[in-house]
Amino acid sequence: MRLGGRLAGAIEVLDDIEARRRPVADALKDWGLAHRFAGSGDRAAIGNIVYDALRMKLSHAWLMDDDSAAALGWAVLIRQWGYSPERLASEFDGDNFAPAPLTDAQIAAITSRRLEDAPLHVQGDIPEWIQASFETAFGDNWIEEARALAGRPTLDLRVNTLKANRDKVLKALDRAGAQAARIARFGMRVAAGEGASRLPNVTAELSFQKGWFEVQDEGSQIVADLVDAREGDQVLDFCAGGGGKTLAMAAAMHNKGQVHAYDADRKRLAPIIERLKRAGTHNVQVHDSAKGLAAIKGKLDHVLVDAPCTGTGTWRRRPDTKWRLTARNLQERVSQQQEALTEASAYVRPGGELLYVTCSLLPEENDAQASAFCAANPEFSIAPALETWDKLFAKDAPRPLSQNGLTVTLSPASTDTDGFFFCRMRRKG
Ligand SMILES: C[S@@+](CC[C@H](N)C(=O)[O-])C[C@H]1O[C@@H](n2cnc3c(N)ncnc32)[C@H](O)[C@@H]1O
Repeated sequence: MRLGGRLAGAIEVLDDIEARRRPVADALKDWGLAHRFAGSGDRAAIGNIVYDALRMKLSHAWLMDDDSAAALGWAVLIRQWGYSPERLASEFDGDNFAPAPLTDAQIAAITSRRLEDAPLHVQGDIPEWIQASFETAFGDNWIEEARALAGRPTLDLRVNTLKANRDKVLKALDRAGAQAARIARFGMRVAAGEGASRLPNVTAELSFQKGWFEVQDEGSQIVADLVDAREGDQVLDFCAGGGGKTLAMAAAMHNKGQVHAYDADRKRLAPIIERLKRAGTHNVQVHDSAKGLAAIKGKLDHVLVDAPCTGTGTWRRRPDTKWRLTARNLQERVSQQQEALTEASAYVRPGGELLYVTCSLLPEENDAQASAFCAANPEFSIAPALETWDKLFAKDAPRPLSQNGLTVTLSPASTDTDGFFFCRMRRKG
């Protein structure tokens, strides 16, 4: 397919997402099934246009003075992929599969409108109702933080130190272009790429099958590291999901001590068994029922609550969720977080720690949630997480945002990772 056909395909997918309010991955998959002649390069290019369009949906629509799927698709090629309207017109000339040309009104808009004149939430490409939360979280810097969430994400990997070291894996992944990460001690990164370029399929590599590394955002690796679990410790990962942080903590503990992995949702927990096997992890007990945790109540050194959240910190990877999020979703998540924190806190031993993590950047889910928990449970108090950061990570590495050195917030703009919040709450001895 030529670029014209790819743009037309992306416009169809964007129309489908809008009309049927469906997840982007489902819409792309269906398009691929209905257009079997499209090769993997075509599908990747169409996916890139669709994701880029969704990341910057509001600013594209504003600059085109048109929020149709076609206008968004054209805006991606002009604003993000570096084509001029003239070059696209000559490239699409005689291409029967290209979409209808830009209208005079669209050309006039894209060449004359300036983003500085747009409303602030449009400049930041976030829903208007979230603006106040971003202002609270980031002060004057909120537009820069919001814009960084509209960029393309990198592909991040974590070396499984139970089976390999970073040099060995970097060598094995030479052709994927992986480099050592800037912050995470065992992290590696493949750059995001531009235009139609594809990220390598690293899970097809033999070194992945052998369990030498995991795919995990650098931010997720960092918060698992900040738990600071040591050899011999007793740990509970209370919202373990597919086990991303369980695996990282088990490796940091050199397979010694015990990590109990629990999740209220059995389906989410299921992939952990295969992942633990591949990683060669021997110090994890998986629990699919809270009953199995009765014997460890009040006994654990570290209890991690990687809480269900709005996922605002992962908008680069899942930009469709940015536009689907509602104030009601946020309220529901806040209640679930309170519940999970209260339930999980019962497993912390006197003198032990409750670690609260979200992949959100909204203060309602982060600092406000941690403060409210400590106010209602005075046997817990917030301990400085920035001290652990300084102990673990290089001095010249990017630094996170922090409220008085106590809690830590990672974000694409500050740490060049997904957005994460980390808070350490210590129980009185
Ligand atoms: C952010 S995800 C966890 C991701 C996982 N830790 C990882 O690193 O891959 C949040 C998880 O919390 C679980 N969850 C929500 N409420 C819970 C509760 N009250 N008790 C235990 N798990 C809960 C959800 O099923 C979901 O899998």
